Amino acid sequence: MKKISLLGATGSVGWQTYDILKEQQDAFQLVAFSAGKNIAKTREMIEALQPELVSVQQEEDARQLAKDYPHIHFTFGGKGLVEVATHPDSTVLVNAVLGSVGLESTLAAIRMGKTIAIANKETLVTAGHLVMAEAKKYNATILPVDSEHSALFQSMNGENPKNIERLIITASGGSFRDRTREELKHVTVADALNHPNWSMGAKITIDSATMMNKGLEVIEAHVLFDMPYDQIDVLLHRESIIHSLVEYHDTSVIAQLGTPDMRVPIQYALSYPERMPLHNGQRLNLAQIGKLHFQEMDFARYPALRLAYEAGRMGGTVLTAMNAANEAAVAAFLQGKITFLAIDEVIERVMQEHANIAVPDLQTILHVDSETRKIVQNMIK
Ligand SMILES: NC(=O)C1=CN([C@@H]2O[C@H](COP(=O)(O)OP(=O)(O)OC[C@H]3O[C@@H](n4cnc5c(N)ncnc54)[C@H](OP(=O)(O)O)[C@@H]3O)[C@@H](O)[C@H]2O)C=CC1
Ligand SMILES: CC(=O)[C@@H](O)[C@H](O)COP(=O)(O)O
Ligand SMILES: [Mn+2]
Repeated sequence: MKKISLLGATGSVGWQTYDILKEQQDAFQLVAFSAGKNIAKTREMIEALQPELVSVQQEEDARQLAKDYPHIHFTFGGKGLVEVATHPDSTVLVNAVLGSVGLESTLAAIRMGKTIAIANKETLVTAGHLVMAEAKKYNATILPVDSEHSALFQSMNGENPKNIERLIITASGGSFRDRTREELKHVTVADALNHPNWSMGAKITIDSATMMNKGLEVIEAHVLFDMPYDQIDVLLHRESIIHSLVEYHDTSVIAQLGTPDMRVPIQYALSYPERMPLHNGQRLNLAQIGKLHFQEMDFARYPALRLAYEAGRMGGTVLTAMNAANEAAVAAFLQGKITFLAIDEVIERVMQEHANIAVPDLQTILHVDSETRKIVQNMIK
């Protein structure tokens, strides 16, 4: 029986993790989880899985829940995320929280030598060097949950990393893949949230439309697999059936395929190195699909991807600045404060004005993150 802590339980990845945990109660036990502000889902998960510890974003919610469930310990805020991540009984942390707010709790769990199943890519982008160095020091295992990185991980299984020629990350193209940049001037939030293949949280769906999601994923692949940026490519693939590919020196290409269902990489990270049947999983029928499509990436159409490669190659605090600017700009777009095209503009301006620090420590990263959010607020006033 693996004992699990879960961050971001009420979100898209978190709720699909809950689905797996409910179905596989002989294999997994949820001991602690964190939610944000969705108290209805928090209550449902408490009642179904009876964890020992629950954290919510706001103190008032924690106080109310403690009255209703006196046998459970409730906590809140940033310290609550750390308490959930470091619960002494859990051996695996699933980090499905949104944004760089997940960084400190991830580091805390790593320092306990836990296995981290990580969906929270912003943590790897903002402080990848710290996360990987601490994982090595404390003998913690980092397992990818992001579908492309799970595909890369599975396609490298048993291979010597020295034989890898390049990683090829597939991209659906997002909600606006059939529109020119000119046609994006007046798109609405509802248009942008209409992803063609995946049902995901709002922020990542917007990232997918700007192609910043792929930019974050290129950096995530660099961090997780220690691969130079020149050996990481992005390939447009409309159907999201091939989740990513690894090319080897001998020209062989190994890929992982499947119907687009995030429960597959989540469950694989939970059951690793074993595999388990997926409850209600939809099998891939290639004959029925008939054709798969591929197209070269157009960096002029998707400047956010160019910016992410630039930040990745530069390294240092520009990664934190880029990530924080993106988080703040996407939030502003979702609130109707800026246009869709302004997201890229905000990120580019922040990066141009950023004074880079090459190898930042945690305090520096946290400082740059919060300062960048203030800079973006002033920019969009
Ligand atoms: N969705 C997907 O299919 C995929 C997502 N990812 C990555 O996984 C992560 C989560 O994405 P997704 O599930 O879509 O996001 P959602 O927005 O659906 O969920 C985010 C979760 O984090 C919680 N949360 C948000 N802000 C805070 C905060 N300040 N403090 C505490 N909790 C907070 C939310 O709580 P609440 O809702 O209760 O307020 C919710 O539980 C992201 O990094 C994303 O890039 C990667 C691959 C695929
Ligand atoms: C499911 C998942 O991992 C997402 O990151 C997904 O890849 C988004 O799709 P695109 O960014 O390719 O549109
Ligand atoms: Mn992905």
